[in-house]
Amino acid sequence: MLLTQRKLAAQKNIALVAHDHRKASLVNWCNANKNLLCHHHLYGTGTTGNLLQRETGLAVQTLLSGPMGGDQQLGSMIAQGEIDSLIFFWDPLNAVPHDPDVKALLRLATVWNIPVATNESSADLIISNPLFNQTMEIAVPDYDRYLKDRIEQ
Ligand SMILES: O=C(CO)COP(=O)(O)O
Repeated sequence: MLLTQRKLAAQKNIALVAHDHRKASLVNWCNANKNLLCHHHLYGTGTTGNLLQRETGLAVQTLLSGPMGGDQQLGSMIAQGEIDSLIFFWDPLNAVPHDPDVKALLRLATVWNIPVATNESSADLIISNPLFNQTMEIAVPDYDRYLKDRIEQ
């Protein structure tokens, strides 16, 4: 796959998601990092986003609840370059009914090469990196080229 560069603005679009048993951890992490997170645009799946607003006071644009399509909405936003980083405290110890959607979200985050954290320590590394508050470039699939190659076969 040929790659191109995508510029992430200093003020980033950050998706915040947690499964039920991990929600308290994400709330704690967001409270601990409120002073940094408040400079960015925050998005969350329905329950997570509403909880975060209530428990941290941060402004979070909420999507549908995960099992009702929220993971898919975020995946779509990632594919369209509308999300710059995904903080997703998923639950490795309990099954969820929408596991295919969870996989799809993580897959698209990987395809489009956005920084992803799935636990506190990786989220700490992301948020403590100076690039979190600066413009940065990431390599992403060159979609125009991909499509051109496919239709010219
Ligand atoms: O299920 C989720 C992620 O897979 C999160 O959804 P909620 O934030 O609505 O709980």
